Amino acid sequence: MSQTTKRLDAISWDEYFMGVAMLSALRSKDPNTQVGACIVSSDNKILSMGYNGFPLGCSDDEYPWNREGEDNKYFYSTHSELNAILNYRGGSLEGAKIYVTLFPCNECAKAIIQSGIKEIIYDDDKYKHTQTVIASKRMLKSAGVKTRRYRRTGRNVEVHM
Ligand SMILES: Nc1nc(=O)n([C@H]2C[C@H](O)[C@@H](COP(=O)(O)O)O2)cc1CO
Ligand SMILES: [Zn+2]
Repeated sequence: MSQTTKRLDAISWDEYFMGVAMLSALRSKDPNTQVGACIVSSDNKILSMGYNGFPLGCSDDEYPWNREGEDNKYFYSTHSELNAILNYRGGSLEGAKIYVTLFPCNECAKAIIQSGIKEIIYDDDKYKHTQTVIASKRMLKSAGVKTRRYRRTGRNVEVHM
């Protein structure tokens, strides 16, 4: 007989959106750090996604992925948060939230603030001691953008592809 009451173990909104950000990060070709972002409206609709990579037309096979040296990836890679903002073609992001697997840098913080995003939900904060993240947090605080760390639930989600 089929069950007549609702499932109780559906994933939560936070698990859903951070899950989408984590899945997006899997698209990144960066050998060292893969970051994913998912922008969500105030009524929980996904508006955009992004991951870190080189701009359109700049081949992953031709541009450098090394971190050091005169020519390196930092000149070319677009951060996941900026990609998610730029990927959105629907109009305003005023009042939206962004789920991101790594705390945004100062440059992305500027774009987040100026686009009208009002809340950041982040997972990792491995660069918290760097000046870019310290500057980022300073601006976000001044601009009234809320930040909260994603609380990991320990749930394992398996997807067979
Ligand atoms: N919030 C972020 N979003 C991002 O998309 N990134 C990207 C830029 C690089 O491609 C990579 C960082 O490389 P690494 O310095 O850990 O080898 O992650 C980095 C940060 C850190 O602030
Ligand atoms: Zn950034």
